[in-house]
Amino acid sequence: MITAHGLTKRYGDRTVVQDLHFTVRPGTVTGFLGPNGAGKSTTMRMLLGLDTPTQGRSTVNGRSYATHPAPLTQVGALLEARSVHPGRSAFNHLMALAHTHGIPRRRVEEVIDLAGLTDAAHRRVKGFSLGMGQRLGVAAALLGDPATVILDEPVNGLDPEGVLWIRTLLTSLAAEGRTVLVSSHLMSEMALTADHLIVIGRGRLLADTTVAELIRSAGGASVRVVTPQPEELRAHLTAPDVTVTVAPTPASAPEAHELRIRGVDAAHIGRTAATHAITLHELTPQTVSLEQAFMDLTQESVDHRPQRQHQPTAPATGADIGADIGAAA
Ligand SMILES: Nc1ncnc2c1ncn2[C@@H]1O[C@H](COP(=O)(O)OP(=O)(O)OP(=O)(O)O)[C@@H](O)[C@H]1O
Repeated sequence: MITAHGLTKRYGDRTVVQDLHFTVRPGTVTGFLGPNGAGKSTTMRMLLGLDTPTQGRSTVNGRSYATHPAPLTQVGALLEARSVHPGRSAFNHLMALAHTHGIPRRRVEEVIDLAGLTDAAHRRVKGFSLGMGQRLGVAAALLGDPATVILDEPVNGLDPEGVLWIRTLLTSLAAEGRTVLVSSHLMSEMALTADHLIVIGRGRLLADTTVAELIRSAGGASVRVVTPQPEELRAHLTAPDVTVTVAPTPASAPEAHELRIRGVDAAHIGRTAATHAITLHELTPQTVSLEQAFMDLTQESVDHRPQRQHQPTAPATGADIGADIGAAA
C-alpha cells in the first residue's frame, strides 16, 4: 500500500506538486496519469525518497521509504532516468544490486528470463536499445520480489511486443496481490491495464477513481435509438435515473425520431421495445472514450493542446440532440 498525505513540492516559487492526498491499494493496477509536466515523476520520486517534499509525507507498506532496512524487497521502482553503468552487462548490473540485499543468483536469472533478456544478459548495457533498457529497469524493479511496484512510464521505447509484455506483467503482479502504481501520460494505454486511476494536472489531484466511474462522470454511456414511436418507448422506460432525450426530427425523415437514452443498456431497451411491439430502426450503444474523459478532465491543466478532437467509439450524434422530453422519475 502507498499513501500520500498532503505531498507538496516547490522549486523556487513554483509549486509543481500541491497537497496531494491518495492511497494506492494492493491487488489492482493503479494508473497515475496527467499531462506532460503534471508532476507525476516528481511525486514518484518523493514516494521513493529521492526528492524531499516541501510539505507532507508519504508511506510505502506502512512506513516512509527511507526507513525500510531492505527497500528493494519492499518496493521495486523503475524511474525514467537510467542509472546503469554502461560498461556492465545486464547480468552483472543485477548481480551487483542483488549482492547489496542478499538476493541469490537464482533470482537474478529469474528476472532476466521474466524480462525477456536471456539472450542479451551478458552484453554490455551501453549497446542496449531504449526498450531493452526499460526491460532491464523492470527486471531490477522486480529483483527483490517486492510487495509494491512503482513504474514511471514503463512502455516508453518498447515495441508492440514489449508493450503487450508490460500490460500482462502489470496485471499479473496485481493478481498476485501486489500494489502496482504505474504512470503514463497516455490514457489509451492505461485504459487497457489499470483498474483504478489517480489523475493529476499542474500538480493537483483531479480524480481518484475507477476507470468506469471516470467514463461515467464524463458523460457516461448512452444508447442512440431511432424509432417512429418515441413517446411509446419513453413511456415504457420510466425509472429512476433513466433519461430520454429526443432530437428534432429531420424534415427528410419525419418518421425517424432519434433518441439518446441514459441509465439503461441497449439490451434492456431492445427487450422493452420487443415486448411492446415498438419498431426500432436503430439501437446503438455509445460510450465516451477514456481518452476523451481524460482530455475533458485535464483540459484546464495543459499549457498547449491542439484543437480539441472528439473520438467517441460510435458515431457522435449527441451534439445534434435538442429537446429534452424528460427525466423519468
Ligand atoms: N529539479 C527540478 N527543478 C525545477 N523544476 C523541476 C525539477 N524537476 C521537475 N521540475 C518541474 O516540475 C514540473 C513537473 O515535472 P514532472 O517531471 O514531475 O512531470 P511529469 O508529470 O512526470 O511529466 P512528463 O509526463 O512530461 O514526464 C515540470 O514543470 C518540471 O519542469
